Amino acid sequence: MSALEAVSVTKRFGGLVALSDVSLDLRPGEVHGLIGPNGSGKTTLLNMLSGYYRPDGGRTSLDGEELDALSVQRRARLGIARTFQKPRLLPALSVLDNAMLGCWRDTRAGFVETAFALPRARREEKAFRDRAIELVHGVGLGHALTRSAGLLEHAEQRFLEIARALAARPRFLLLDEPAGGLTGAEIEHLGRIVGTVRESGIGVLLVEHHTDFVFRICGRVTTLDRGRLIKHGTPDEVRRDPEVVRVYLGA
Ligand SMILES: Nc1ncnc2c1ncn2[C@@H]1O[C@H](COP(=O)(O)OP(=O)(O)OP(=O)(O)O)[C@@H](O)[C@H]1O
Repeated sequence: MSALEAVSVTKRFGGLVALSDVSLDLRPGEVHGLIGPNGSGKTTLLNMLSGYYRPDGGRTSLDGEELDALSVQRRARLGIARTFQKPRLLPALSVLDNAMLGCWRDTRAGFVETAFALPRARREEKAFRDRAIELVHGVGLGHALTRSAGLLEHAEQRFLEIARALAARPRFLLLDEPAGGLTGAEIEHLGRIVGTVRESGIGVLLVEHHTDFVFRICGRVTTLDRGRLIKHGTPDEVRRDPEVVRVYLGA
């Protein structure tokens, strides 16, 4: 089956078990929420799927093929893109140039072709620029194409990170708390972007504390607590689960 999967993964940091026997599959064209209290292992799982950490037990796979030996860059080439809890942009570069950085996976021209601006390098550059412009407009930043990324508002930086991730033409997009620090209106905008991404067939993993947002836009939700999977199901099933209410939604 076509999916990005973590199968019974365990991750330890010294004596701390950050993840214990956790499984999750992300399918094309779905938005899959990953929720749970602080420190429950959500980012660790995202880091494992994107290749920043290797599992101590279990495995990660793409379309059934094991990924564990592959670097972050190799996984990116296979179509796994991500954003970070704190946006990681190059502040001195323009919005457009930041978005174009996401296109590196499609670079074919060698450094000599690029240095001498030979035809293939010029054609590539134009195609990447066009793609990046379209994506920057798509996330609502068309007015800021030439602005330095460092001058953007917080929410705009988050949207630009999504545009850059999409510039890599991913099959799966892993978002780490994209609604963090956003206003209600900005979260609505984020929801529209995520909806459009899903409709294009990309599978989206949404690590998020804004549970209303998660339950509204996700088809399935997985809940972690202290490194263990406590509930997986539809938003309604998860929202009503007594254990999820007790450890997370409670108060
Ligand atoms: N590189 C690391 N080294 C040591 N401990 C780590 C490391 N990364 C995560 N941890 C620990 O693993 C546990 C899970 O952390 P993780 O960041 O995955 O949780 P989270 O659910 O994403 O939390 P939050 O909602 O606060 O972002 C925490 O106890 C954290 O301190």
